[in-house]
Amino acid sequence: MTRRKMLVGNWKMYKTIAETRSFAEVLGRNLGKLSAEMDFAVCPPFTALQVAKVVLPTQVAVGAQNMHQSKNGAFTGEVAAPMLQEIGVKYVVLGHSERRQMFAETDEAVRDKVEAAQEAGFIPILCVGENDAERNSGETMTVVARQTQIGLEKARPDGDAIVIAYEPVWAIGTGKTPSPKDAEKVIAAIREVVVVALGETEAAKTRILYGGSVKPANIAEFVAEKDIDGALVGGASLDPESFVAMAEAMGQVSGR
Ligand SMILES: O=C[C@H](O)COP(=O)(O)O
Repeated sequence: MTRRKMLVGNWKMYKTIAETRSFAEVLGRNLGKLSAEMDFAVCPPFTALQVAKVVLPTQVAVGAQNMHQSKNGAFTGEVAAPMLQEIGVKYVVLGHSERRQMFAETDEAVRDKVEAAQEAGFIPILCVGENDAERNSGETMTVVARQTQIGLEKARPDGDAIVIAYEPVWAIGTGKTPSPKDAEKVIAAIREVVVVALGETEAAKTRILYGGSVKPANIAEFVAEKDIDGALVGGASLDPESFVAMAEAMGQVSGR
């Protein structure tokens, strides 16, 4: 089963509308470096989504960084699926560890968001990953299996309708990473959980990304692993030259 490789930039709380325009301009001058065999996306803050959708080249899809599981309601500060549908986003990052840790998102809330996002026609990027304490106490597999299993409980049995991102919390924004072999082991274990949730055929289609301190210099070694289908990148995705460099490095990984 060949899965299209994928590079996703999560801009977190960075970039104004003007900065989004500048990013798109640079990207537009480098389009020849984006392989037609891969999928690309960036996930700007809500305020820049609409502009991103207009100014980014069509090869680069737009994703949101979160959404509420309800279609509307008295949820101050939240954004719902119909609002994102109007903009035309393709992906929604759900259950990012920063949302889980700082905004108290539970596995069950993330599960309901996955269901709502798929109902709205978006492809959720379901994030899972252990924190430092969990890693040190040998709980990595237990934690990612639980987050994946609950996250997929209400998901459609369709491997093309979901993307999973394995992001060890201790690797996010720290410059530290697991070895590609260790990331591969965890991602292969995640795929086994997907087999149980979605069935073997759909699990073989499901793309599972690695995220955490990915940059142009290390991306190729991660995506060269059999089960790692791309990267979810924070810091290094903010600079368009760096985004393009990662796209090029991924494109050069052969034998997939
Ligand atoms: O969503 C992206 C991740 O949190 C990774 O962030 P980072 O590439 O800055 O470590």
